Amino acid sequence: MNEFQYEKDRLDFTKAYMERMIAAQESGRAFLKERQGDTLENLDFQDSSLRYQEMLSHANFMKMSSDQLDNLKSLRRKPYFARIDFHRKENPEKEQFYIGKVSLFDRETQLPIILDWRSPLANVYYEGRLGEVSYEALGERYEGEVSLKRQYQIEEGELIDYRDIDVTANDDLLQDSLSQNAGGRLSEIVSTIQEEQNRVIRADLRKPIIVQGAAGSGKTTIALHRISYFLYTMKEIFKPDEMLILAPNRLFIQYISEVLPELGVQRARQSTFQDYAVHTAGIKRPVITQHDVLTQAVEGTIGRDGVTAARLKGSKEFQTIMDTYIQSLKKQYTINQDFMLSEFRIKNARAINRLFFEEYSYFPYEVRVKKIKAVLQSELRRKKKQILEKVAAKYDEALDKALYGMKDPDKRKIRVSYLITRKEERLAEIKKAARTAVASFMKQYPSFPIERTYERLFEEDVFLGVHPEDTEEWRAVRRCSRAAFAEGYVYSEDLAALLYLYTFLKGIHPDDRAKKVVIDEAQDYSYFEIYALRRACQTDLFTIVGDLAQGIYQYRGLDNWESLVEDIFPSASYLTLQKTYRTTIEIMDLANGLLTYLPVSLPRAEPVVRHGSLPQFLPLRNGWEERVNAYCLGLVEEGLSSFAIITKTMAEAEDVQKKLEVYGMAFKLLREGEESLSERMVLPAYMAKGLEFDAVLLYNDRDPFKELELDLKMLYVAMTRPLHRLLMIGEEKEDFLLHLIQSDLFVEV
Ligand SMILES: Nc1ncnc2c1ncn2[C@@H]1O[C@H](COP(=O)(O)OP(=O)(O)OP(=O)(O)O)[C@@H](O)[C@H]1O
Repeated sequence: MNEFQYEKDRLDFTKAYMERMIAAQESGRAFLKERQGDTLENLDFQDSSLRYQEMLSHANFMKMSSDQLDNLKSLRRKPYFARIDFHRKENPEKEQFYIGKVSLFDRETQLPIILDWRSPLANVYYEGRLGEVSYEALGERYEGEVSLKRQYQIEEGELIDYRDIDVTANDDLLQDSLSQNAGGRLSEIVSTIQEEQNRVIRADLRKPIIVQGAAGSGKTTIALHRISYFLYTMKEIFKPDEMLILAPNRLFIQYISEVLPELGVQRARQSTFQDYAVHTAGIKRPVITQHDVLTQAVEGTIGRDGVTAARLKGSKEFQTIMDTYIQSLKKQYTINQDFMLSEFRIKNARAINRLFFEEYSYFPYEVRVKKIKAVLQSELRRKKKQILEKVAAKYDEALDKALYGMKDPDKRKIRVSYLITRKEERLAEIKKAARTAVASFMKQYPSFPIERTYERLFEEDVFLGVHPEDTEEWRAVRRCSRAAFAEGYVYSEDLAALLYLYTFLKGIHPDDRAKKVVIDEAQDYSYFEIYALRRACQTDLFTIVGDLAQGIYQYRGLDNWESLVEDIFPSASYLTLQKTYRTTIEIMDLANGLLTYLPVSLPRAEPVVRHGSLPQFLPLRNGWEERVNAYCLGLVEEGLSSFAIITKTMAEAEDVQKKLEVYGMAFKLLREGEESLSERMVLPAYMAKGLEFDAVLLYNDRDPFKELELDLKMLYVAMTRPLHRLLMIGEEKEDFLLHLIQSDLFVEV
């Protein structure tokens, strides 16, 4: 039998097996549904818990089978994408393994019909060349030889072609996948994961990792695949909703949302840092976003104080100031009075302080206070009885003395009646005092509402109390912060400190404490934001991906990764992704031209071999709208569908959107907070971060990009968004800094 027929038969067998499984599952589900109906009908309100449990376990079973069923159904059109032939050392024969998105086992033999891409053995496919290999599974090392690696082109369940490969790089499958259109959403890439990417996905899961990757190197994609791999490998320990993905904005969350179910991680939580901090720390005041500050920085309308405040509030120095401030708050929890019930001591102040400062030192302050309250309540309960008995005994003794010791009957009567009344009064007094003793004692403890407490730090006396060296910079921070607080706002740069304060004072609710955190576009985070997140979540399991060349919040973001490794994640692995997959060689060469002018020295991104047309420059002259229209129509004819007009500022975006609308071209203007993507958008560069489009039209008509760090980075971000085409529309070529770039890397049209 020829090889193609063999593979075709294998695919037919797999499909037939899957259909049988699906049918079995479906009839199983129908049967279960019926049974559950039965159970529900027969379930009366006071029925035995056994029945109830039976119903619950049916529901669980149904849920599992529905997940399995969905997986199976989604595999129908492409059950697997690759095969390896592996000869394990101790086995007499070599085996064939077909690798797909999820595994499928033969029910009788338990042998894999399809091997999950995340399984240890599948790593052999991504990692090595043909020949001797080894892999680890469940702590054991296996050795053997890979004699074949085969990729399949399967469309709608039909085998079109297959190809044997050695290294996974530059393979046809990758080329095919890259030449496809964006469609405006991120997609899964399990069949074409490259070696350097695979290393990131499978890097030690028990350690944090920091990845510096060029624009389009797959950082976002790879970070999500790593979560999928993490959940697969650690499914016994971690649940999807314990994962937290932090994205730069809500639009971006929308952009990645479609790929999550494909990777089986749809239940991972997704948020922006701002939303997470506001929700977790219960911040009520409106937030002046980092976009607002950036817009002011881009438009040059921000005062110097604003930039200084944004920078310093993200610094390690500010974290130290917050630490000292928090320590000073802690001191206010020292108690000077003993806990008394009437004149009886229940617990002395020293013992209570020891609980707070020593035994409960691992807990947030307010949690410690609650725990102390519980201790006092229980001690009071215990001792109250003894005290009442003691008081009663004292009066009883006095009564005895009066009854048997006093001779004068009148005096005795007065004395006895006095003692009886007094005894009752005293007991009643003590009982009454016991009811409020704990509550009134606890009033000694201070209460620190988060926002107000933070605000107090910026009052001169308080600030100088924790940071005596007063400089003009810190005075600027205080001025700027007080001005915002006076108007009822906080800056997004305050959120790290607020979250930090909340962590120490109140403690993060377990539901908000993610066990694994993925930070995308991490270069835009400040040192303190990442530090505060690490403290809030109390985990080291961070996957941090970013590109310093795209750090457009450079006045407050990170300008190196070393500080994170040194101070926050000492056990982190640092990895880089150099190859870029998104765009063509021609576009990447142009964008790379800008990197030379950046103050950070970063390696140039290496585009994988995919050519396209040269980036074009269109002068902004009469009739440009018509030419843009013709350009877009041309792209549509070529089959491209997602276009973005990227500007420097929001004002410019609004303007060009109107101009084109008048001309009859509909582009949707993307505003801050916008959540829905569309095929044709106008947006400023800072909002385009992380996104990609088939074609990008860079537009500039008022404020040219200058040879400044911020402008260079924004331009770099904008130029690296397209998959296929880049057109720059402006008054002069210089407006896009093209005079800095080799002239044969673009054409004027
Ligand atoms: N191995 C791969 N196979 C196929 N496509 C890939 C591969 N790696 C990355 N891509 C594609 O390259 C594009 C860029 O990926 P992604 O957006 O994850 O990169 P990024 O590094 O986060 O980019 P940026 O920093 O510019 O936002 C996506 O379209 C992604 O599907």
